[in-house]
Amino acid sequence: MRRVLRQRILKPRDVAIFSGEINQVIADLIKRIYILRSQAEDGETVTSINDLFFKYSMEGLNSLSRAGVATILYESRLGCLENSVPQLTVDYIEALGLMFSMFKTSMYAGAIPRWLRPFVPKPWREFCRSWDGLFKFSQIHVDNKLRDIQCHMDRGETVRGGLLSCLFLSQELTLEEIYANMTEMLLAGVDTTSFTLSWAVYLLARHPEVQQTVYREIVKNLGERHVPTAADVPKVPLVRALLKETLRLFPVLPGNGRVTQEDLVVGGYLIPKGTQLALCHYATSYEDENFPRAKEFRPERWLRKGSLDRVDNFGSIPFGFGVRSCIGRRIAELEIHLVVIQVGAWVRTLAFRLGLVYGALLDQDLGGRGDVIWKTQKQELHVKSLLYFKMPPPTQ
Ligand code: HEM
Repeated sequence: MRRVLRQRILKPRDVAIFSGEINQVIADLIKRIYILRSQAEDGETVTSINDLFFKYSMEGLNSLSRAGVATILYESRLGCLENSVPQLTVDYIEALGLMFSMFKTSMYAGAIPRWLRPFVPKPWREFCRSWDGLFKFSQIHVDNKLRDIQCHMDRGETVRGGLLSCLFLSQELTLEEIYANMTEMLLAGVDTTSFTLSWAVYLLARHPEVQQTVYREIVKNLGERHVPTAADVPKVPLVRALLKETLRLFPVLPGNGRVTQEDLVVGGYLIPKGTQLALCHYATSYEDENFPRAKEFRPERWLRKGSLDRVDNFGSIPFGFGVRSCIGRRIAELEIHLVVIQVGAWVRTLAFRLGLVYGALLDQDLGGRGDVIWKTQKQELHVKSLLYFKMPPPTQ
């Protein structure tokens, strides 16, 4: 899968072509925010921001997997951000929800020896049920698209498509492998992106001075109502820095693992071949040695001063590193950069002020370490759902 998709999505310039599709989803997201605000009791508070971003990421990613195939028969978006979400999409979101809600129980399923399963059947049963549901849905979705593609090919038409067409046309993967990879891509790409976006918004809300600086940079360099493309992203380095700093403070995946392929000596320690190594992102991200004043939110630490002064820092590698690093990194970055710029640019002077509903809950320190994050996940979700967008009325 990596080999097939390598040329399509591994570099920023490869994913630049998706800007148009992503911007359409952002336009829907902004519309949705206004609708939700108008329905709110106080006329301005939008709760469940993370849910909104989840739908944004899902819609965005889905449009990518079919980008370019839009010219083919019956192409339609998932409708995640519509007032009335289509049933098929509701089913899909539910299937994903089921998988995530069962994740904690089912993640132990693999550790239970086969002979023990009849005595402790629940984890394995639930594990299979959630994955079967997702695969089934993915299969229906993929089959529909592949039928469309096949129709075009049968008519001798050239098929130019997104990732799904690319996987199909390469003929390097079996159909089963395509189902599996599309399911994995959606699973790996939706909540990772939406949680990161939620944290970025949360951090901006807690640091209005940073918010203003980001806003000013967007307006100065791109204008107020500019719909950006990937080419505009380098013109707003603070937006890029914001994402890096957000992922440093709140890496979605708390850890990464590798098994050594040969004997290694690291820092004077011999690590034999075959050892399972775990890297804890929180430990390295919060190390003052790697990041001075590491606990502070300071996006400007990522700004480059001249081409020689690179600030790549291996203390924070939220997308992993090397041949098995995140394949969706450039897509996620583009989705996040474009939405941050758009929300900032679209809503004029005071508008990019994301407010916080202050309450006892917010006074508590959220903690930055992985274990705290896992333990307090429910509470954090609650905190995030209290974030709200403070925006002026839309201008015609
Ligand atoms: C902010 C968003 C995201 C973060 C922080 C993230 C993070 C990661 C990390 C840490 C890994 C493991 C890398 C390693 O072991 O070195 C990974 C793998 C992966 N990610 Fe992402 N990811 C994000 C978004 C996405 C998106 C949007 C997609 C799909 C379009 C995606 C698809 C994948 C896949 C397929 C793998 C497995 C790659 C392999 O094993 O070869 N991710 N991601």
